[in-house]
Amino acid sequence: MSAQVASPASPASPVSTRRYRFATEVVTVDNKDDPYNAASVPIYQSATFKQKGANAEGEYDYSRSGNPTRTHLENHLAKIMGAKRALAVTSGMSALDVITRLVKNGEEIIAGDDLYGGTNRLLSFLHKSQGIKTHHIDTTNSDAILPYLDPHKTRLVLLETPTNPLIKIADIPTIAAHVHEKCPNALVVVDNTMMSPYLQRPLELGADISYHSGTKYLSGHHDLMAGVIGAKEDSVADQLYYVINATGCGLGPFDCWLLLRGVKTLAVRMDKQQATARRVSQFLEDRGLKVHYPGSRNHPQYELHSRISSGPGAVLSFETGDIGISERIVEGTKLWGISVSFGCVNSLISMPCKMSHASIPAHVRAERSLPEDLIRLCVGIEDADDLLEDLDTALINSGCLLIGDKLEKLSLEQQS
Ligand SMILES: Cc1ncc(COP(=O)(O)O)c(C=O)c1O
Ligand SMILES: N[C@@H](CCSC[C@H](N)C(=O)O)C(=O)O
Repeated sequence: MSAQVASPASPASPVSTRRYRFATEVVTVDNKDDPYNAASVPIYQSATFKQKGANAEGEYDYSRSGNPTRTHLENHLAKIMGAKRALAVTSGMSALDVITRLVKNGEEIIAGDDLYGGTNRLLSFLHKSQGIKTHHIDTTNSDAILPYLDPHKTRLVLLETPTNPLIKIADIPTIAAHVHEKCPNALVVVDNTMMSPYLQRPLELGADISYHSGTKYLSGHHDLMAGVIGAKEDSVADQLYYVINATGCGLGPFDCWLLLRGVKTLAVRMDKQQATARRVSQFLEDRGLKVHYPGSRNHPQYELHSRISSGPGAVLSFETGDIGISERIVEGTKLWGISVSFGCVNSLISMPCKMSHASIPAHVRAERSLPEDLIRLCVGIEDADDLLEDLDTALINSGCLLIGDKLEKLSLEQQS
C-alpha cells in the first residue's frame, strides 16, 4: 500500500456485503487468492516489500503503511461490522486517539458522563494539551445533548453504550438524528466494545464511526492488544488511514493474525457468556443486590437496549453498599480472576473505582455518581454452576448475612 496517500484504491477498500447470518460470516474468512490455498491466512512477518524497479511500486512497500495480514483482517472486520472500511490499530485507546485527531483546535467533543477511565483520560489530555473541550453529558437522556450541539464547534459525539462500568444505555438512533440535523459536519462515534458487532451494529443505527477495543470480545482470549475502527464512508476512512500511517499505529502482522483467529469464535463465545451472565444477574438480584445489567427487566432502559441490540452481553456490575464488603467479595472468589478488562473466555471480577476507572479523580467520580463499592463482573465460558457457587461462597464469607433469600450487611457486633 502506498505510503504517500490514503488511497481509496488500497487493498483494504473493497468490502463484500454480508450474505450469511453473523455466525457464518464471522467464521468465513476470505482467503481465496492464497497461492497455496492455505486454510489459515499466513502471517506476513515482514517490515518491507521489494519493488521490481525504482518506479514499480507493488501493492505493499512497508508494513506501517500496509501489510497483507492486516488487509485480510481489515476486510474481514469491515464485513462483520457492516463498515465501508475497517482499520486495525495497536489498542482501543489508539483507535480513539486516531479518531480524535480529526478534531481541530477550537472544535469540541461531546461524550457521556459514564465512560471507560482511559477514554476520560484521553479526553482530559486533549483539553489540557490542545484546548479541545469535551462536554460530558447524561447519554441516557437523548435530549441532554441539544444545548451542547453547535454547528460551528461540535466535531465528535462519542457514545459508549452500554457504558463502562454503570451499564447505562444511549439511544443511538435518536442521538445520531439530533446530531446530524443540527451539526452536519459532526461525526457520531460509538464505542461498541462491550457489545461487539454480533450484538449491536452502530453503523446501521446511525453512527458514522464504530470502534472497539479488540483486546476484548473480538479477540476473546486476553492474549493481544488491538483496536478496530469501522467507518461508514470512504472519505472518513481515508482520513483515519492517513493518521494511522502518519503516526505508525497500524497493528503488527502477528497480532493481526491472532485477532483474525480469535474473532472466528465470537458468536459462540458471546452466546455462552451471555447465557451465563443472565443467570448471574438473576442470582444477584435474588439476593437483593442492586444490579446493572440490560438483560434484567429491572434495568431502567431494558426496552431501549432490546430495541437497539440483539442481546445484553456478558458484562454486569452490582453494588453492595459497602466498600469493605465489596473488597471481601472480590478477594473471596477463586474462579473469578481479579483483573481489569473484559471480553475474555475467563471470568473476571474487579472494582472499577480502584482499577479500570482509578484514573478518574475521586471528586469527578463522586460528581458523576460512580459508586466506590461497585463490583464489575465479566462472565466467561466456564461452567455456570461453578461460577455461581464460587460467587455464592464469596458473598456469604464477605460479611453479608443471608436472611431468607436476601443478603443483609452484618453489624460490627455480629461480625466480631
Ligand atoms: C469501553 C472501552 N473502550 C476502550 C478501551 C480501551 O481499549 P484498550 O485497552 O485496548 O486500549 C477500553 C478498555 O481498555 C474499554 O473498556
Ligand atoms: N492501568 C490501565 C487500566 C486498564 S482498564 C482496561 C479495561 N478497559 C477495563 O475497563 O477494565 C489504565 O490505566 O489504562
